[in-house]
Amino acid sequence: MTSDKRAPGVRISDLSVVYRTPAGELPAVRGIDLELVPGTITGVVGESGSGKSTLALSLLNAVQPPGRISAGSVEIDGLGDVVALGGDDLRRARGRHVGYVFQAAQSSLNPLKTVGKQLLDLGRSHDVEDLPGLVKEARSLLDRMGMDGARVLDSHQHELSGGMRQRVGIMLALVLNAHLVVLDEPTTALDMITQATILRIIREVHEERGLTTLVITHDLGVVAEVADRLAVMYGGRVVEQGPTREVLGDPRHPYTRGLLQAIPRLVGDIDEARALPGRPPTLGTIPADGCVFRERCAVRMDVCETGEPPVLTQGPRIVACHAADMGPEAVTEPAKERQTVTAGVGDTPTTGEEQA
Ligand SMILES: Nc1ncnc2c1ncn2[C@@H]1O[C@H](COP(=O)(O)OP(=O)(O)OP(=O)(O)O)[C@@H](O)[C@H]1O
Repeated sequence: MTSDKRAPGVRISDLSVVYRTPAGELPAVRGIDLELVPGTITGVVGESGSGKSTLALSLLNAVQPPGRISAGSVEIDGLGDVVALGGDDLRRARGRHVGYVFQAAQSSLNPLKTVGKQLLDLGRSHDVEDLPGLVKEARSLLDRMGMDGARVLDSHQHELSGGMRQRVGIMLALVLNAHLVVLDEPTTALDMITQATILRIIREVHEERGLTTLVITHDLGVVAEVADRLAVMYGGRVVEQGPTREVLGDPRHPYTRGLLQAIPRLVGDIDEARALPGRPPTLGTIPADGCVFRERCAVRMDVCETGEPPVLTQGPRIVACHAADMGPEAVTEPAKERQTVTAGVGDTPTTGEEQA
């Protein structure tokens, strides 16, 4: 973590984003509260379709039709609520204040122009007066990331490997000197060694430049490697968040537990790896009421069908789960097993199953 004062804080409050579909407007992201602490790297992790990219786009008020931010605010220090920004203010904010590496960094470069030409386009669109200075900065960032900067600037996309394109994407996000940087799947499709190199670079540049960084990924290994704090998304909701080490070391939401148990290299023994049963919901199948995770939950109770999970603040951690409200065993053992174990214990909280 850095104490650099330029790193902005970000407060996402009660954010909801809907997409228009034949079945009406459906929420892809709902009621999200998340704070990006200045100078930290926050990881957002979740399966495909959980709403990660939609959340990331909201940070730039860049959700495109048929989507729209339907509620909430995104307060960025020095910028205000970006949800309320429009036109030129918004254009200036993107790039200058918020650097963004798109999920498809592999293909977001223009195949017809050299990287250097695209860099100049970026500079002009942000009214950069010192274009030679911008090129110098880009070159030194690329050199910094272990490449021959001058040569990369002279190259077209097809002349660069996947790992090099990812680094070019990171350079483009940093070169305008933004202090809030959003990286959407920065290491997808890279081999393990290149992935490790890129994560190390992200961490180093983050610290050197004093950034606030958001990393979006489906890979818990990536957040374990790079993030100070972690938010776990499922079905458009943040179900658990807190310091990465604490969340991964002692997961309190059944979904986080399931994700961890599905990864052999994090739990150690390959025999113990158990894939989460079922599939994540799509926009049309996310339950409108109750817990969005209940269909796949090992500790599901009756109350999860209809009751909005309580959002519990436990020290630096936040978890949204009915079972987590009932103590640690409730998240690890199915309600029926708990019933037999806890039968006769007077002060045991009543579960939904027991009421039934
Ligand atoms: N343009 C769109 N029109 C309709 N639905 C969309 C659109 N973009 C995203 N969605 C839906 O919104 C939900 C969230 O998508 P989003 O891309 O934010 O998830 P994600 O977690 O980033 O997944 P992935 O890692 O696969 O990109 C998904 O159900 C997706 O199908």
